[in-house]
Amino acid sequence: MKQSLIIALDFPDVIQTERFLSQFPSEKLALKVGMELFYQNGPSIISSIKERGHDVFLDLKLHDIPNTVKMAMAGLATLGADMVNVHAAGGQKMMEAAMEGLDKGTPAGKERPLCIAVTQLTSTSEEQMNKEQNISGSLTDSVLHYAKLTQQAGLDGVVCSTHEVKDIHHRIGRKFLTVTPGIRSAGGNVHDQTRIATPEQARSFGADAIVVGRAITASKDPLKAYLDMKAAWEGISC
Ligand SMILES: O=C(O)c1cc(=O)[nH]c(=O)n1[C@@H]1O[C@H](COP(=O)(O)O)[C@@H](O)[C@H]1O
Repeated sequence: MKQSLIIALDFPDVIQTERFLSQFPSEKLALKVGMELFYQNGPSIISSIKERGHDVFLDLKLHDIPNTVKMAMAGLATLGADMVNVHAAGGQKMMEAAMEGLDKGTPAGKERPLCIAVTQLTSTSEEQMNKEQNISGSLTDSVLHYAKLTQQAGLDGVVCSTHEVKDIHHRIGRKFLTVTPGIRSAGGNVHDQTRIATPEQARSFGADAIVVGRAITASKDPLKAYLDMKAAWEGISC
């Protein structure tokens, strides 16, 4: 999943997902299954995507007491996803419990899925964070605080916006993964996101992976939108 453009499969059902994927005949893809698709279709969606040879980021953003997260992760570890996530706001003990659950649940001979933590959602602005979460100071400081906590808990990296990537790599190291949603082409519809960036900016800031949903899935020509985004991300001029 490293250095990937991860497509967010935010669809309600398997039929729409299959229709979308049928437009990518020979590409091996990195795909994100989130709450919308998983909650309405169940765990079999993961194996059916894996059977097609794609990588899967299972994005359920676990956030609960440590024991519940541990047991849930032990179950998720059996599904074959390549990466899963939690909310860093659940705390260091919760994140350690997530790792314990993943280690416990990963079948013998298989690799443990990567585990990353959401810092501040890319839809959150600094003003909103200050007012609604009652966290004072800058949004970057909050993201860095959560990133440090995530590292201390032994996770593989974080979900953040591209704007915090340089600081995270500087403070924590280049090997700590930064997975960045909120990606839009220049002038594209921002929707509900706040901390957005283009794929070119994500590359220049050193993001390890980008997550792209509606800029591809809601496009009239998803394959073209994907290829254009991928070229911009990889720094290839079309
Ligand atoms: O964990 C995530 O993937 C995530 C974290 C975050 O801070 N912001 C964020 O947008 N996401 C996910 O990334 C995707 C972004 O979708 P678009 O805004 O359509 O590109 C959605 O599936 C979100 O659930």
